[in-house]
Amino acid sequence: MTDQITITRPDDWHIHLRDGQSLERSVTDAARQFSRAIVMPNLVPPVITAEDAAAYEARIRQNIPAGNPFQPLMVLYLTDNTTPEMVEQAHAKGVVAAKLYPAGATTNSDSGVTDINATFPALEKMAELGMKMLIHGEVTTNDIDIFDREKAFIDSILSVIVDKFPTLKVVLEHITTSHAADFVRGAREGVAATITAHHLLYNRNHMLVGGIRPHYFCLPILKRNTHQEALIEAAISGNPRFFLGTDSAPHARDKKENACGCAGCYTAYTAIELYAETFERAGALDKLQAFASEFGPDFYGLPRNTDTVTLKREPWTVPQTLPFADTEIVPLCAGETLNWKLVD
Ligand SMILES: NC(=O)N[C@@H](CC(=O)O)C(=O)O
Ligand SMILES: [Zn+2]
Ligand SMILES: [Zn+2]
Repeated sequence: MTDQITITRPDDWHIHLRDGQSLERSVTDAARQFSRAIVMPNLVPPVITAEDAAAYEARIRQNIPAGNPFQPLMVLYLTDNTTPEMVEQAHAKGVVAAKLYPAGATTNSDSGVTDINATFPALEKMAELGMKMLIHGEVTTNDIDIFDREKAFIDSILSVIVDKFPTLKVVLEHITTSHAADFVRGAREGVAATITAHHLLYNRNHMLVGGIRPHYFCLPILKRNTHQEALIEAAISGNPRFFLGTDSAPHARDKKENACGCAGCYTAYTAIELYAETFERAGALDKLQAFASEFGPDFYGLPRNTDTVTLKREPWTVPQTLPFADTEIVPLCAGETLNWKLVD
């Protein structure tokens, strides 16, 4: 049995760091394990312009522990009013991607896109500049069941975008279904997906059997076990279209343990350990490095990291809560024992 693994330092290709006082916790946790992170722009108000992104990046940088080379990669939030000029300005300032949130699909998506056609001039410009398009892939119409929203989005919107902009690099974020894995596997070149640790570890039974567990509630929502199995298969397949994106999303404990609880799981504190856990269970620890540290930078056209992280087989218990701004947060797997521990 392997008792220690050393891999190229991973990057997180989808994380929520939030803002203000939240940054101390979220940035410290991310920077402890990841070298770079694609920082989601769904603040209130969202990151809509190049100036917003630059100002947000500066606030993040103030919270990076001294001497840590962590690099936030900034993302623009697409709205119905994002112009090609705004895309151009953001690209010139080093913004690497723009994010499509269908309006109302998830946390802080109220300013998101209401009409996909409105984004086409911006998408055209992104394709030209090599800026990536990141997508929360769910439709939002009330007649579509929440468990079917990812598939409906792929069929009605994603397939259209991918065909209409053949050179646009597209990431379908936090995939949750076999449909999504199949679509990405079979799509044209330049289409990829991120997979979270929680969608690899859990299915909807974990969230709903024996009581409702709000800390497993995220969007897109956990699906049935056959979908979980399809995601594990994709993650360990060695197919470079699938790579790590935690979607770690901090919500204060009282916002999760609530009659109308927020969507999002906090995994930044334990992220690489959770992925190691999943890969080991699937008998594929040898595939972790490529998924966590190689396929992401390759897709983004960035160099792979040159330093490493080491994980030891050393059972440890995840704390019940973590301090978070002036309140607390419940990390995923709180109170549970994990087998792998990141060596600091
Ligand atoms: N995943 C979630 O359930 N929540 C995310 C938003 C998102 O990534 O959809 C958040 O910002 O809290
Ligand atoms: Zn999302
Ligand atoms: Zn997210």
